[in-house]
Amino acid sequence: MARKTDAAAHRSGFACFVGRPNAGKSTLLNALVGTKIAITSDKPQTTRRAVRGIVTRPDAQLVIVDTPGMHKPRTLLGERLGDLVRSVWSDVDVVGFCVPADEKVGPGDRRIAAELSEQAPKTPIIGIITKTDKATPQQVAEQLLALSKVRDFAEVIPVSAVADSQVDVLADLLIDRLPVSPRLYPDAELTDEPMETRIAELVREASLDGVRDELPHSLAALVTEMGPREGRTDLTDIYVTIFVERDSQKAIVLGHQGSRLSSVGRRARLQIEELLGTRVYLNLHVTVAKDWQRDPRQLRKLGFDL
Ligand SMILES: Nc1nc2c(ncn2[C@@H]2O[C@H](COP(=O)(O)OP(=O)(O)OP(=O)(O)O)[C@@H](O)[C@H]2O)c(=O)[nH]1
Repeated sequence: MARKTDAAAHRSGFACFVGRPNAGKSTLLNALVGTKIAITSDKPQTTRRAVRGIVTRPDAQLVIVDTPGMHKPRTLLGERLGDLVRSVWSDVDVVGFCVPADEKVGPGDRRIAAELSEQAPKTPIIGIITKTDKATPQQVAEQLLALSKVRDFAEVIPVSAVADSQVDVLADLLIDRLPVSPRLYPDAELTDEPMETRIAELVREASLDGVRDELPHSLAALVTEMGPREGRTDLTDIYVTIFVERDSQKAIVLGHQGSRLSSVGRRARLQIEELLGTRVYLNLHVTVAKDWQRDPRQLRKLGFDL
């Protein structure tokens, strides 16, 4: 109640979204921030980093930490991501618990809820039904009921990031839970992710499109070199290495005579040009790093020293 009486105060703080892989967390973050920060895809476990999006309004600054989807760890990477997610939970002011409107609430959701209660017993949790554009109002109502049986929530809200429905209301609910505080970041900042990381993520996103089975999890991308072309301010040269775990995967990523890689490069380049505001020469190189997901040295090299 204190937050209502103190309406004039500026609030700043941290929020994160939890939920099964593919629940729509990254898309929701992008909708809230209003720009593309976390990459999204229809493959589960796309998110591997705690990317932050920053919503700055006259009355508040909401910093959203995007966490990987929770799943049973099968590799060293999986285990480290699990640890990362849990350390984020105890650090934020409010958690959004996401469940898609078009998938049954199940044991996976209950497991996350139980872990949340254990790791962050005092953090307020907002229940979020995502992707409401994919369900009927009746289904959404049933889903709200099913979700409220999973645990106690501070609030429960249905949203659609794609249809831009209730995203602003969700922002208000999250901001209501932040402490009174001045801004934590300068106004214009939308994320504190380094540019190289965002560029590598755009390349990884483009190369995920259309690949199947275990390949999405075997793909990683790293910017090895980046800078303005000599004597030019309107052209940036960027070299990115795409890592796969096996020769057979390299062949898939390259495609017939490199055709698939060229089209990945074209799509990624357009997005990178938009991000940097310059023209871009993008050089993609595919290399095999055997079983990198299980190798601590390789994980460190790829930036997963969590
Ligand atoms: N129709 C519809 N689709 C959505 C909505 N939000 C997300 N999606 C789709 O659901 C899929 C998964 O979305 P993500 O945002 O990547 O999900 P995530 O929870 O971040 O997934 P992980 O990174 O695997 O944890 C993508 O294909 C999105 O386009 C929505 O509001 N409506």
